[in-house]
Amino acid sequence: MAPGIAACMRARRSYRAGTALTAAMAHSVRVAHLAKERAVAIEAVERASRVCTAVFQRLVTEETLTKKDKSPVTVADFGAQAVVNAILERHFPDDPIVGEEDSKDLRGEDGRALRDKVVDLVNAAVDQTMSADEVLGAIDRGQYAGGATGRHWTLDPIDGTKGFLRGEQFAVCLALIVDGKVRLGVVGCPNLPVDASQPLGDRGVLAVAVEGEGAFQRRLHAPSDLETPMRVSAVADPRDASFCESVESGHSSHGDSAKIAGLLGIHRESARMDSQCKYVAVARGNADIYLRLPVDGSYEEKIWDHAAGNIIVHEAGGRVSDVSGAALDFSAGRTLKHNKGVVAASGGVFDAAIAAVKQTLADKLQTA
Ligand SMILES: Nc1ncnc2c1ncn2[C@@H]1O[C@H](COP(=O)(O)O)[C@@H](O)[C@H]1OP(=O)(O)O
Ligand SMILES: [Mg+2]
Ligand SMILES: [Mg+2]
Ligand SMILES: [Mg+2]
Repeated sequence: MAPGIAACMRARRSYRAGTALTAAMAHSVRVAHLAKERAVAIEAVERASRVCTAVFQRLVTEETLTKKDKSPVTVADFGAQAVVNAILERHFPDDPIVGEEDSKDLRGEDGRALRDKVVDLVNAAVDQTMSADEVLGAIDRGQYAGGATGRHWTLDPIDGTKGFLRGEQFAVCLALIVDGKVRLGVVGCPNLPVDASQPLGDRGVLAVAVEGEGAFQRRLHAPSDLETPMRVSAVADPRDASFCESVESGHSSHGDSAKIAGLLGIHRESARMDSQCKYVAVARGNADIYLRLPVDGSYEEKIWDHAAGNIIVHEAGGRVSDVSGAALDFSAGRTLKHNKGVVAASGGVFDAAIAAVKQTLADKLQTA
């Protein structure tokens, strides 16, 4: 086992031991649920985050190619997916993975230049040497179809590619789904301020949650395994709430969110940022409501864009649903095909937010 993983597991046991000893009725220390999965996921997200940061530091335009859907994808997306999948394969060889990327653009003569860069990048980040075929194979372990039974991981190697390319917010997101429910989520946010009240201070946050155990944040690449609990805000009056939403109005309608703010009496400006860092912002109380309001009615949200953030907000005491108030259904394959949009909020304002979202979308339908 890698030293980082052993240290994470030790820290986990001592955290739980401390909790148990302060509980008057505790007779024994419960073995932490999914302890190995948690430690491996943290290690994988940290290594992938290092890959992303290294690429950003020497980002050159030819390392960006345009996918058919016009979203920018970089050598870092492929490298980070290969690194996470290789680490998962080493520790959990039987677990399938639903990953965003595939190796098509890296194959053949056309893909050679990019492939060489990705292979070098991956070999600098993992302990064993991997051939080009092994790197492509690791990326393509992410082709699993997902579904309602058994366990699988879901990975967004870089969520918020546009934020990454701008040097702003992006996240490496990994979650474990068992029998259609998210049980563990890790979100690495290399550019997120450690303390939101100090936006120019130290950056690099890793948020982690296991079902039933609460949500925690720790420093990304921290020398120690110190974790602090995350809690959503206690705001009870929606007029005092604040939104966070996508930078891209094509991912979430800014016009609709302005109407919802009007209904709720919100006057604070929305915080706009890319990626699942928005879920982390809600989980640690920096924002109260994350809105993702459908723009294109046919778009199906992807499970890797929401699984880790969903459990982190739940475990921090918040609530998450689609725009109709229904729970996100992670059992339907690679997409959230039974849901439209997302609302994540602290418990005190969630119901008011859903009511305002429903009213705004109903009004829009009537005037259409
Ligand atoms: N029409 C759309 N509606 C909502 N999300 C979208 C849409 N198109 C792409 N996305 C996804 O939104 C995510 C980024 O969202 P955010 O705005 O919160 O940073 C990306 O993963 C992106 O997917 P993809 O990676 O396939 O481009
Ligand atoms: Mg993408
Ligand atoms: Mg994404
Ligand atoms: Mg991505």
